[in-house]
Amino acid sequence: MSTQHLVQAEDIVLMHGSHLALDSSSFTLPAGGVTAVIGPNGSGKSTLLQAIAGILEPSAGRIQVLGASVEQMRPRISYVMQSVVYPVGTPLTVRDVVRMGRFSTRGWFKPFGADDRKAVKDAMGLMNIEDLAHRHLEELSGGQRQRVYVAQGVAQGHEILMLDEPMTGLDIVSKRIIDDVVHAETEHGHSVVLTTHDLDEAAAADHVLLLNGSVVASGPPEQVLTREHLETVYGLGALHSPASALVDPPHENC
Ligand SMILES: Nc1ncnc2c1ncn2[C@@H]1O[C@H](COP(=O)(O)OP(=O)(O)OP(=O)(O)O)[C@@H](O)[C@H]1O
Repeated sequence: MSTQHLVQAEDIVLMHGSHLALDSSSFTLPAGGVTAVIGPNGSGKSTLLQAIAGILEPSAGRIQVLGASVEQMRPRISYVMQSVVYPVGTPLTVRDVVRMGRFSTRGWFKPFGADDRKAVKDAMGLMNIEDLAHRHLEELSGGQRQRVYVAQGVAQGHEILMLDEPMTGLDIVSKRIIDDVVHAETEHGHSVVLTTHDLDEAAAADHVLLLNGSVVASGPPEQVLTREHLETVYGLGALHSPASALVDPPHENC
């Protein structure tokens, strides 16, 4: 019996206009658990998430999500961007922003039901932002705002949660909260794909995809986070990383 992949990409090329963001790449990501997408700045991580979420169409190649086309799967994916831009002066409260997540689930024109109110309340509880419910988004710190965006993604209740750098710039408490939420999602059988610059976070994932303008490696952390791969992608600086994640390739004679 063949395993169903969360993502199956065949020779995909991703462009922003005439700018090549990800050169021809083929890889699979497993369904369930956490996949960490890593790589240097500009290596194509956010672009790849956009393609999986159906926001950016590949210029070549094919992406399938859970065996279906991206268009078919788009309503089943929650996607939380690195930074969300709302027009300056938009008087959105934290609760409004989290509620907006439900529109993608139930459509824009149906009135809110009890299930929507529960999803919003639960997501705000999980992200520990109930106290901020009536604050305006623009009054919040960067870390507080980040928690609101993740709550919006969780409120959607979809089986695939994609988070672009959810931990960047967060204090240890906020990181812990997001980490707990990510693992709660996987316990419900959902799949989480997140981008990160933290090799320790990547080492804690179930699967790692290493990018550098194309896919360099894809597999379990111990196969991807090797000195060889990291030196190739990051240069010698990787050796001075405090990450406990670095793995030496096995010696042939031991
Ligand atoms: N809207 C855009 N228009 C043109 N080029 C873009 C656009 N967005 C990204 N790029 C380019 O595509 C490449 C990949 O960018 P991407 O944002 O996917 O990288 P990243 O790995 O997520 O980087 P970071 O770690 O800095 O967030 C980069 O060279 C970037 O300059």
